[in-house]
Amino acid sequence: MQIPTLVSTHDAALAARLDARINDKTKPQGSLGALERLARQIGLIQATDRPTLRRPAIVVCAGDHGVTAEGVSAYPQSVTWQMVENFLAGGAAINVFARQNECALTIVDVGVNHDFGVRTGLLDRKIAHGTANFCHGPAMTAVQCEAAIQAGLQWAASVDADVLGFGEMGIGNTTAAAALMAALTGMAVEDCIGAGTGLDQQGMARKADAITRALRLHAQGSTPLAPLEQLAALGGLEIAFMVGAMLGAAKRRLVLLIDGFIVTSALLVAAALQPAVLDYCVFSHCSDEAGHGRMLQYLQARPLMQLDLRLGEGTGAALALPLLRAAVNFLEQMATFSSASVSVKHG
Ligand SMILES: Cc1cc2ncn([C@H]3O[C@H](COP(=O)(O)O)[C@@H](O)[C@H]3O)c2cc1C
Ligand SMILES: O=C(O)c1cccnc1
Repeated sequence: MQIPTLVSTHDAALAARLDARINDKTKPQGSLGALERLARQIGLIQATDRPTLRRPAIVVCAGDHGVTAEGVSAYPQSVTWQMVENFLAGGAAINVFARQNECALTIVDVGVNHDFGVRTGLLDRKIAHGTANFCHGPAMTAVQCEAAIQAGLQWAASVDADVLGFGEMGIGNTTAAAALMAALTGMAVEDCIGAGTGLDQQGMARKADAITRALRLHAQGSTPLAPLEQLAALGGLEIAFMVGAMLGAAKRRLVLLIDGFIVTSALLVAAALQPAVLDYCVFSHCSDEAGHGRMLQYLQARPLMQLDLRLGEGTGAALALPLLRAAVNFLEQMATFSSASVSVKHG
């Protein structure tokens, strides 16, 4: 499969120009903190010292998971398609926050276990009616996994956006995400799992056990599987689509706005394939899902917010948009020390 080669956004001369512009604004140096880092990063991504954000978009990728048969979610699998209907009707949390932030929203069916027919507002990229139970065999065939990545790559090649937020919907996908995390980072299963939609202690034990069995089933001796093999064995169709869309969007130098635990697990795969993808990522928040903090640490990522969210759908990404806008706006609109006749620092 053709995975795009990504280049780092690093450019010492441009970084120096951005820093000079940021430091010339009428504020003590560094006082806008994370917003200054954000302005600099968005400038480097867009390869300009005058970055803009005019066309925000969020994609919500939906798919079902065979591993739900192991009793790893507090909700039934049917909630996946029912929530897709809710997205189409405009009633989910992501609809509210996307509307509030004037952000375009695309809902993609990559593998929901339901037939929607042709529906306005739903992008049909269905590869299968959900993944297989990874406790018994690979979640996806190599062909399915590749098709989902390809669909993401292709979609991202033409999306009309300058910042692209990622969201997902798929009952059971915190289990797939935790399994991917354990496989790709080598961390203990207990450090990767969380309560998802609200598992009790027994449910958490079932989740840990299902992942432990799957890791054993899919391990090939002492040689670790390649990232794409891990993705096919343990991931999800919506996760594979996000991997493709992240790589495709970074290739076009869009800002990638990362949401919670499941979206970050897709990024783990994308970064294992093309580490430079991380230069393009803004991490909207640290989710309340237990493993997310460790996942972010592994990626050396600094999330913008900690709101105790544990929803997904791209809600954290939507909520972070005002901060991204504030970053480009202060850089564009604030006066400089000379233009506003404000005295500079002593010495
Ligand atoms: C009503 C409802 C709306 C949601 N929106 C996102 N999720 C979130 O919960 C699911 C993952 O949790 P688990 O692995 O425990 O099943 C995903 O669909 C995720 O997007 C939802 C879950 C529910 C129940
Ligand atoms: O962090 C997330 O994205 C998340 C956490 C729990 C359930 N669904 C999503």
